[in-house]
Amino acid sequence: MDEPKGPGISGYSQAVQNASRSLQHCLERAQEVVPQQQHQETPVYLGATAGMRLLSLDNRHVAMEVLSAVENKLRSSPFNFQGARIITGQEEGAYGWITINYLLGSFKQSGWLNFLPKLTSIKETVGALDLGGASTQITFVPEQEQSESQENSLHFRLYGKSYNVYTHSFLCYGKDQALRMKLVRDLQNAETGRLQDPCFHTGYERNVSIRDLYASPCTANYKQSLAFPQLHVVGSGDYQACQTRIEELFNKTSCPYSKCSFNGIFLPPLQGHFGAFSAFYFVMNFLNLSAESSPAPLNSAISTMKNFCSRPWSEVKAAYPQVKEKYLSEYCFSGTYIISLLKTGYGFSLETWQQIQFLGKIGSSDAGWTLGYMLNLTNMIPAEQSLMRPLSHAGYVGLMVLSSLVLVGALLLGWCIFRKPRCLRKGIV
Ligand SMILES: Nc1ncnc2c1ncn2[C@@H]1O[C@H](COP(=O)(O)OP(=O)(O)OP(=O)(O)O)[C@@H](O)[C@H]1O
Repeated sequence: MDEPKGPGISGYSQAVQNASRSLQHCLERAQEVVPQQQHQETPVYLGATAGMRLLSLDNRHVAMEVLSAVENKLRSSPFNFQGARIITGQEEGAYGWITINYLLGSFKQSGWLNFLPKLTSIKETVGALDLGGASTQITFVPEQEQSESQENSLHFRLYGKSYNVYTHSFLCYGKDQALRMKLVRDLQNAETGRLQDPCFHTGYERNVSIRDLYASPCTANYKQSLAFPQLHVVGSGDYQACQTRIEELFNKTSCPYSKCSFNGIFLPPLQGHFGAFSAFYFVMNFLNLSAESSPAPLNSAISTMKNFCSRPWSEVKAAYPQVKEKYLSEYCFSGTYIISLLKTGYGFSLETWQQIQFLGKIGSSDAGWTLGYMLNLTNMIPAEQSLMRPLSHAGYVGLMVLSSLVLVGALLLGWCIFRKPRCLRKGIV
């Protein structure tokens, strides 16, 4: 883990250097994958998400510095750089929804079925659940077309069909920021710098800098002066207790709409199937709860978590020597957080949980917002469905046979008229 740097500009120079280094790595990889003669014509777009939205809230100047460092790097690459920007939470939700529905073929099929209204098996779009480190998004087409909250409502016209989409991005509810928020809440009642934490395995210990903990807009409001500079976290591995602490992050006390998720945010009744990706998938896949053919029911997901959280750290570490320690030590927290967010936060029930599919890839493409962003910027999804669809093989053969028959008929007719006037007299026509 990087040492905390605080919000000072000099403190962020390390972050700029790190961003620059990972970008260099990405560019080198892209140059290997894209054939050299296509480098110049290959457009490159950069979209930054919630981590940068938070940095921008904390220190806009530094966020702009990071973006411009990234821009300079991309401009000097052999690719056709088109610009870098921080995308909004709403865009992140929308592009994730576009990506998975594009890859699943939901848009084209429903557009095509517009011309065949008698077919009843119209494939609906799939909702998108995205969990990042700093934010989480929920996006789907609700049953009710009219939305109670305009700021959560988007309208798309894709392949000739209109979609009224609900979306919300919860800043600070990505898994890394959620863990920070939980720790600062736990700290409020702490008298010493030692914190017993049920979301970590027994035998696990971690030191967290108090300064680092508060150096985020997600936790800044809870800032208090403490006598100790470090928090010493000691795991106690208890799913139930961990869940109780996590659920305090979801404020369900007031709702100005007919229905809310949490923190007074409108949420229409959940509708249809959902694809859950990014950290939803990374975590559930590690826990063997993401099987694509039959995702584990909510009750078995809870028992898996109870069992996993109660395992001593030494045993977990020995069982998964290949997994990064940062991820491994946090799977108990992350899995419990995912169940709480979906169940308590969004209101998935035992039944609707079964409608969630945890997705890493669809075909060979990553499920995530990036493909949707690129499809949008390159205008690759038309608003209108082309009325002339390419013919299927059977249609093509049928059309050829029909035109041959018409041609033969016309020749016969011509032959009758010009060469055999008796045909006409006998009424062959
Ligand atoms: N194998 C893994 N196991 C557990 N966590 C992982 C794994 N790989 C990545 N992560 C974490 O999952 C989270 C999601 O990563 P992702 O890159 O999708 O989102 P992000 O860029 O942090 O999103 P945002 O900025 O919108 O919150 C990050 O916290 C990342 O560290």
